[in-house]
Amino acid sequence: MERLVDVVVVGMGPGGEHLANRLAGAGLEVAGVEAELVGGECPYWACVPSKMMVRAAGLLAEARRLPGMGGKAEVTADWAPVAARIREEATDDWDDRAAADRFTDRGGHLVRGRGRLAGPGRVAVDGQLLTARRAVVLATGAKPFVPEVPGLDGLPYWTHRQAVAARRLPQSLIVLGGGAIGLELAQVFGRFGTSVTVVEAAGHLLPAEEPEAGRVLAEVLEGEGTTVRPGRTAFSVGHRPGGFEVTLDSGEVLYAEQLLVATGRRPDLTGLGLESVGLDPEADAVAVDGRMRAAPGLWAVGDLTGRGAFTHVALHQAESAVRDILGEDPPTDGDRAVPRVTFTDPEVGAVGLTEREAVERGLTVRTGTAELPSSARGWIHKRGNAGLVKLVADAERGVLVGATAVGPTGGEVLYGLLIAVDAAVPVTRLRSMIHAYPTFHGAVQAALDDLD
Ligand SMILES: Cc1cc2nc3c(=O)[nH]c(=O)nc-3n(C[C@H](O)[C@H](O)[C@H](O)COP(=O)(O)OP(=O)(O)OC[C@H]3O[C@@H](n4cnc5c(N)ncnc54)[C@H](O)[C@@H]3O)c2cc1C
Ligand SMILES: NC(=O)c1ccc[n+]([C@@H]2O[C@H](COP(=O)([O-])OP(=O)(O)OC[C@H]3O[C@@H](n4cnc5c(N)ncnc54)[C@H](O)[C@@H]3O)[C@@H](O)[C@H]2O)c1
Repeated sequence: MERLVDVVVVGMGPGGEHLANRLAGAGLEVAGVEAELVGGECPYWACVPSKMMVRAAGLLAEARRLPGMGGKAEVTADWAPVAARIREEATDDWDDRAAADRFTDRGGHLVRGRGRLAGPGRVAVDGQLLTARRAVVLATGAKPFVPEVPGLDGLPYWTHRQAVAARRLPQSLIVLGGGAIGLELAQVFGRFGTSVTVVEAAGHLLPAEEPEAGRVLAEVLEGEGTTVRPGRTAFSVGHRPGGFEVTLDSGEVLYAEQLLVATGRRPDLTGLGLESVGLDPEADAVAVDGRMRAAPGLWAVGDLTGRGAFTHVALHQAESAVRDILGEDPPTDGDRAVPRVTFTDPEVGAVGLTEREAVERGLTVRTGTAELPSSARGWIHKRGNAGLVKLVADAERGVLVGATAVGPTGGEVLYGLLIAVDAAVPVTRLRSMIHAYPTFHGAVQAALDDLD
C-alpha cells in the first residue's frame, strides 16, 4: 500500500509531535509514524512522571525539616498515591489516546509501527510505503545506554522505565550512574525509605556540570542516608533470588534488592535506513545544520541529533524545522544558550559553559562564586539551604559564558542567568542591576562581586 502526503514524521515524541501538530495545523497533509506511544518518552516514562515523584519526595523532605523550625510532623511515606498519580494523571495508564486525538483532530494521519527510510522522501512502515512531497522528519529519540559489565546482560535490572512504573519500592537499590536520571531517582527512592547506593564513574556526581554542584549534591545525599561512590564503576554484576550483587572496580561488593542502570542515553540509529539517503548508520547521532536539515528533503530533531537531550531542546529544534519546512522567516538559531535543570533537592540549574569547558576553549576565564547558606535568604531559609551560585565570565568580552545555580529553587534562579548568557549582557550592566532582597537570586550579586 502506498500513500502520498506532504510530510512524514518518524517518531512522535515531544519533537516529532510538536512538529507534526504544527504542520498539520498549518494545513499540510502530515503522516506521523509512532512505534510506541504518541508523546514519546517525556510524558510516559521521563520528565512528567519523574517530576511527580520528585514533588512527592520533596514534600516528605520539607515535613522532616520542621523540627527546630516550626513544630514537628510525623511523616509516614506512602508510595501508593505516587504510583496512582503516575497512572491516573500523568500517563492514563500508558494510554496515548488523548495525544493521538490531538494529532488526528488536526487532520494528521497516524501510522502505528516502526518507520524506516526507503530512499529520499520515502518511509516504509510494516509493508506500507509513505511518500513525502515536501519533507521527511526523523525524531526517533534516544535509548538507554547500558555499559558492557560482565554478568549484566540479560539480568532483570531496571532502567528509568521500570523505576517510574514501580508499584512497590525495593528495600534497597544500587544506582549505576550519577547523572540526572540516577540522582533524581536515587533521591526520590531514598526519601521514600529505600536504602540507596549511587555508583558514579567520574570523580564527582553530575560530571557534566561544575564539580562544586556535584559536591553539594553528594553532601546532601549522604546527609539523607544515601551512600555515594564517585570514581567507581561496576566490575561485575550477579543476580540471585532476593537481589543483585555488584562488585566495584575497587573490590567492594554491594548487595541490593534492585539495580537501576542510569548510565546515559544515546541516539539509536540502527534500523532507520539512513544508508538509503546517503547518511552513516554507524554515526553517534544524525548531524544537522542550524535549520535541522540532515540531507536534501530530510530534517532531524530531538535527542536523535545528539545536541542536548532535553525536551525543551527537542521542542526548540522542532520549531526551527517547522519554520524551515513552511518557508517562513529565518528559523530560530540552533545555537542559543541551552538551560539544563537537574530536579534534585537542591536543584542544579546551569546554562552555557562550565569553567573547564571555557578554559578548554581558550577563553580568558574569571569565575565568581557565592555560597547560598551565607546569603541573606539562604541563612533565613536554614534547613535545606545547601547551594551556591557560580559564574563563568569571558574577561576579554566582559560577559558571562556560563552560570550554575544550585539551591532550593536553582532551576528558577537560572532564568536570570539564562538571559544574561544568551543575550550576552555585559557584566558591568549585570552588576548595576537591583536584586530583590532577600531572594535566592540575590546570591547572584555576591557571585558577580566575586568575579574580581
Ligand atoms: C527519566 C528521565 C527524566 C527526564 N527528565 C527530563 C526533564 O525533566 N526535562 C527535560 O527537558 N528532559 C528530560 N528528559 C529527557 C527527555 O525525555 C528527552 O529529551 C525527550 O523526550 C526527547 O524527545 P524526542 O522527541 O527527541 O524523543 P523521544 O521522547 O525519545 O521520542 C521518540 C519517539 O520515537 C519513537 N520511535 C523510535 N524509533 C521509531 C521508529 N523507527 N519508527 C517510529 N517511531 C519510532 C519512540 O517510540 C518515541 O515515542 C528525561 C529523560 C528521562 C529518561
Ligand atoms: N532534569 C532533566 O532535564 C533530565 C532528567 C533526566 C534525564 N535527562 C536527560 O536524559 C539524559 C540521560 O540521563 P542519564 O542520567 O542517564 O545520563 P547522563 O549522561 O547525564 O549520566 C550518566 C552518568 O553515568 C555515568 N556512567 C557511565 N557509565 C558508567 C559506569 N559503567 N559505571 C558508573 N557510572 C557510569 C556517567 O559518568 C554519567 O555521570 C541526560 O543527558 C539528560 O539530558 C534530563
